[in-house]
Amino acid sequence: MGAIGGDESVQWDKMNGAEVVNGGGSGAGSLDRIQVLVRVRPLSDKEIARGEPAEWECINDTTIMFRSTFPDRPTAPTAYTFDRVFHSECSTKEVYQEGVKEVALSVVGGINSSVFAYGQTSSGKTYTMTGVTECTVADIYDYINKHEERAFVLKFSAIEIYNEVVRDLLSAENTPLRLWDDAEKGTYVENLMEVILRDWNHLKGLISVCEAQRRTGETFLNEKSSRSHQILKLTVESSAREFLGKDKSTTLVASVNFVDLAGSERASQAMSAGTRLKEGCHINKSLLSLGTVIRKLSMGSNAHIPYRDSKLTRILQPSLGGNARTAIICTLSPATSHIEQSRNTLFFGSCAKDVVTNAQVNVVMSDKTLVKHLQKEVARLESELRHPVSSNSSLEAQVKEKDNQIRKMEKEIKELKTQRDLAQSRLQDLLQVVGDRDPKHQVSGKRSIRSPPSVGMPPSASRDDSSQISHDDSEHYKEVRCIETIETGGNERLSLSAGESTSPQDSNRNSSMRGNDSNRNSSMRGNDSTASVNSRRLGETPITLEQHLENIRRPFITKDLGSSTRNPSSCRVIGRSRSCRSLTGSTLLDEMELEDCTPVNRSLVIFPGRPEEYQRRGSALNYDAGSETPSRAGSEISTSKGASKAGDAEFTGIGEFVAELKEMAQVHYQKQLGDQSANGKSVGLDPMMDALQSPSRWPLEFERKQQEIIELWHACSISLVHRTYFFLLFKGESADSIYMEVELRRLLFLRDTYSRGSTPSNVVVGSLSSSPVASAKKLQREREMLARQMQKRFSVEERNHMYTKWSVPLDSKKRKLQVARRLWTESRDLEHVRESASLVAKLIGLQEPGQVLREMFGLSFAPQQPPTRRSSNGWRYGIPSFG
Ligand SMILES: Nc1ncnc2c1ncn2[C@@H]1O[C@H](COP(=O)(O)OP(=O)(O)OP(=O)(O)O)[C@@H](O)[C@H]1O
Repeated sequence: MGAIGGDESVQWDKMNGAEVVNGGGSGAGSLDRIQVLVRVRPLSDKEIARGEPAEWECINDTTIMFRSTFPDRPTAPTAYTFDRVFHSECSTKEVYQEGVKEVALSVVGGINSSVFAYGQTSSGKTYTMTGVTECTVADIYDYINKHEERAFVLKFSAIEIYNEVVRDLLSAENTPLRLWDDAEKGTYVENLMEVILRDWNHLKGLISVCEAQRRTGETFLNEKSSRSHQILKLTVESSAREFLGKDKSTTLVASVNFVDLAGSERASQAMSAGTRLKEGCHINKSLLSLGTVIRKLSMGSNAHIPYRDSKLTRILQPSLGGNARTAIICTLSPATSHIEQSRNTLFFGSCAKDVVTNAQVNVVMSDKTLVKHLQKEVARLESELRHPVSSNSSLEAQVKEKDNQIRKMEKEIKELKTQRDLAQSRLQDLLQVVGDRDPKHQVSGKRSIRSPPSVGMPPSASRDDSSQISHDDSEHYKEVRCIETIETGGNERLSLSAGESTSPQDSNRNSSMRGNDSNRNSSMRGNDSTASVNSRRLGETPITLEQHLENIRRPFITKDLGSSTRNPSSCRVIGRSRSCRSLTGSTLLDEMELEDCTPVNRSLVIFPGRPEEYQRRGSALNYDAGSETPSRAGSEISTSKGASKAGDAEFTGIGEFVAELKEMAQVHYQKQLGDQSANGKSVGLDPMMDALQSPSRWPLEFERKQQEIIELWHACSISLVHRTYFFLLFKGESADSIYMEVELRRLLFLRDTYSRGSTPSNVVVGSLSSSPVASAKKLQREREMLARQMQKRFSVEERNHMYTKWSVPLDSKKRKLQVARRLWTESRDLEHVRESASLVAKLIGLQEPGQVLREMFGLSFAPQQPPTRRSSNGWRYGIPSFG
């Protein structure tokens, strides 16, 4: 039908008696990216007088490139690509025609639109927006003139936001206006004057009133600098004349916003002082919020978007990721002195490019139609009230539906159980095969202490070939986990594969160390006579959670130092494995080792999987980073060389964490055993088996669990350091499933306990004996501690960067604490979680995440995999960068 300004991109359809429009390019209700345009202005007279060269060049219609003209400061050319870039010779008309028109004119078709200008002061925002507004309005009037079959009403309003105060630019009064939220209208400005336009000249007059009213001031960079954000809003309503006043009448209503933002530069750059400095702070607050909103939207996460942080973002919410088509014009000065600001502007533009909006045609029914519609609705509700039976029947339907759901779930449970049983029987077969084929598993004379095959491994695959040690060597080995001699040339480090003590003495020693646990363990890994039992068991029973945990422990069993380790007086210096050392540096652990060379103590203090009584005594994973216990010092793992001991001593040890996970798993296992004897059922392999046997399902499952765990951490006020360790350690390998499951159960247990208002005093796991209030307090202390670390670890510049990143105003108080209080708070936003983990890791000096920790603690169920770092397939955003 008609076209706008000769442009055929907007087409009209007839629908239901009223006309609706599909905006060119993107249909109504479709997703659409923000159009980002860049405009470089010519060098100003001042810049030319200072002899500043132009550093930016538009190399084609979409790419702008930075080329330093300073030979002494050679910089690699950097190119930025946008939807359209305009060099300094381009006129505003071109900018409008080629970049803005399509978006702005959607308004005549009932689609909201917005055009922004963003850039530092004096970069040409006002210059560009004035021209763009004029061009748009001229085209709108042109369109109206060509479409006499429709009746148009144009309304105009204008506001400025100055120092976070909203003012009506059409009103002579200077009264601040309030913002209100309305379910239908969204955020709106109270008592804002809206003028119905007579014609184009009327509008021109109003725009000049706004110009006169708008706050300007002189800054170092711009003699007539706009000090406020200005939003001009033009609302276009249209209805088909033939239906005017009739029932069928529908109206298209949409608005176009012309937004001229205040300068985006830092206050210092504009050399502001006094009033200008105060303005700068407010301007920056609004722009900081705008930047944060754009950044979060650009990530596409369904995280909370902080629109409410500033008046600007509240008002512009529909234009930012909402029901509007949006174009942003980034304005640049090409001068050398503005390079940094120009880069910032382009960075903002780059983020904005990824923001998706969802513009829809806004059709409004006539009052009569609306009244009819409402009358029908009232009649329906009245009839429901008169015939309650029908509502009963809807309840019945709901009950039926629930019943069906329950039946479906029961069926699923049944299927899952069948799958589990199948998996168990397959595993039994596998183990049987291993027992039959491998003579080392046939116990006679020389006994193999090689570990049973790991779950999911082929029968022939051993955990580690070096773990096969003949019985003859047994006198020389004992359970000293993750310990090796320092600089022994590697020959002395012979890993045992299981927790066996191969001499009766050692067996006894271990038994006594293990307390209650020892009976079960010694029967599985004790002397020759029990080895046959062990071997037979492996062939006859499915691998249980407990056995699986045993498998985890195996890599830590290393060759002891022969008689020297059994004789404290002839103690040799013992260190950790290289991976251990790389993490711990010369810190608490080293001191421990030098001070206390008794092997039993060393193995107990340092490593996971140690006897329960010791775990409980020295349990650091009590979600209490603030409190310190003497026993804990020995189990801390400080994480970077040169890390302050005082600071590091406050952090939870990962060894403790793993130990406690295992402890929890033991509890779980025993519970299962109890269930088994009560129900006569076999002990299942739990989700571990699911993950290991159905790796294709694990990634999805992992994501689900990961989210659940993160939310539970939040709900239970779990230590941030613990969360960070966990986040970095478990990244989605199927082998992680056991830890994820244990963590999940532990958290669910904790949450349930909290919700019942009781403390889990009768529970073995020491860390759970806390109350919600105590946990919250501890968390608070931990945040304070992290805030102190920011002072210690970061330079002023790094801290400022951090404040900006965490949206903490640079001029506010207690900034470090503000950042610390924001850490790990948005549990649904994985990007936020990743950033939080990254920052906490830096604060505690953790330099090598993930793999090193995993290797150190042997947290892998897949020993045949090379120890290369995984790609980020787990915690969705991968490992945070550490710097
Ligand atoms: N593309 C252009 N061509 C010619 N002159 C321009 C262009 N862009 C801007 N100017 C001139 O540069 C000066 C600063 O422009 P303008 O006031 O629009 O900047 P601004 O970004 O709105 O600054 P502020 O944020 O301080 O209000 C003005 O004198 C304007 O006429």
